[in-house]
Amino acid sequence: MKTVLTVAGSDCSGGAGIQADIKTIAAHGVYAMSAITALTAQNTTGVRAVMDVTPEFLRQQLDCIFTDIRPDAVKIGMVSNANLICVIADALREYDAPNVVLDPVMVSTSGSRLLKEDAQDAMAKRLLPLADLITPNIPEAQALSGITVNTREDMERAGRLLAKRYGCAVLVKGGHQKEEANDFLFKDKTGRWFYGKRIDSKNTHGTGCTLSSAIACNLAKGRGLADSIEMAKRYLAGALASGLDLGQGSGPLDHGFANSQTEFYSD
Ligand SMILES: Nc1ncnc2c1ncn2[C@@H]1O[C@H](COP(=O)(O)OP(=O)(O)OP(=O)(O)O)[C@@H](O)[C@H]1O
Ligand SMILES: Cc1ncc(COP(=O)(O)O)c(N)n1
Repeated sequence: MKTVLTVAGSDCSGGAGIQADIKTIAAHGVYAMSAITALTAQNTTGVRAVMDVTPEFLRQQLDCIFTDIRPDAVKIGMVSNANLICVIADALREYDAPNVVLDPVMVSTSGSRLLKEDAQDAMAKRLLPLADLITPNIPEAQALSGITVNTREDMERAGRLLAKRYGCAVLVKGGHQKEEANDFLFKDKTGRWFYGKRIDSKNTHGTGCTLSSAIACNLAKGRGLADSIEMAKRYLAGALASGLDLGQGSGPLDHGFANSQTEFYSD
């Protein structure tokens, strides 16, 4: 069985972060492991509190994982402070982690900052250069590149600039566009668009977490990057289109929409 590690924050309401990642990884038939960077008290309406783990405790989690069950891919999500970022960077290097997919989570859908302002620099300097793929949304691409991103051409320019600056592949996600859900990949000096039909739903909590975890699963299975993104976008569209409607705000996706072996359980 292939294995994927998610290094991210816990979302107690289950829609984003570690919980979304583990549901996604399990739905892909891959063994999920987690190193938790922070506990958040949040739900579909917003984030109430964040409690970071200590750097020492994060390091212990990473050591336990890498010295025992080696991950075939690593997904990194919310990491809110510079000390934790440095711990992850050191461990990725020391253990020569494969297939690192980094979602540079900065602000939640509900508008709360999940990355401290002074930690953005540490993320850019220490973590981004270690990633194989980074998956910024439009505001994150703008913050990291310094380019104002409105149009498709802006997404292409930001992707190209970030790929050159950090030496990794870059997927600029277009979920924040009004009419489309198209994402732009720039890798090895070549750009490519992944087109997605926009699904009309307010329940988009955790789309970024889900997409990056699904990509990590596909890479862990040995698929190429473009294939991995294509399949992950299809999985995300299915989880969004299934129409789950929970909570009073921006609700979660149905990560198990494709589970078909119902002989093991019943409603
Ligand atoms: N309404 C939608 N219909 C179809 N695809 C969508 C929709 N919203 C987002 N996506 C897709 O979901 C993925 C995540 O994109 P998005 O830009 O929303 O990331 P994000 O802002 O990091 O997510 P999050 O809401 O978890 O922070 C992308 O592939 C995007 O194209
Ligand atoms: C622990 C954690 N990680 C990531 C997100 C971003 O997801 P979203 O933008 O959908 O709120 C979140 N809200 N919480």
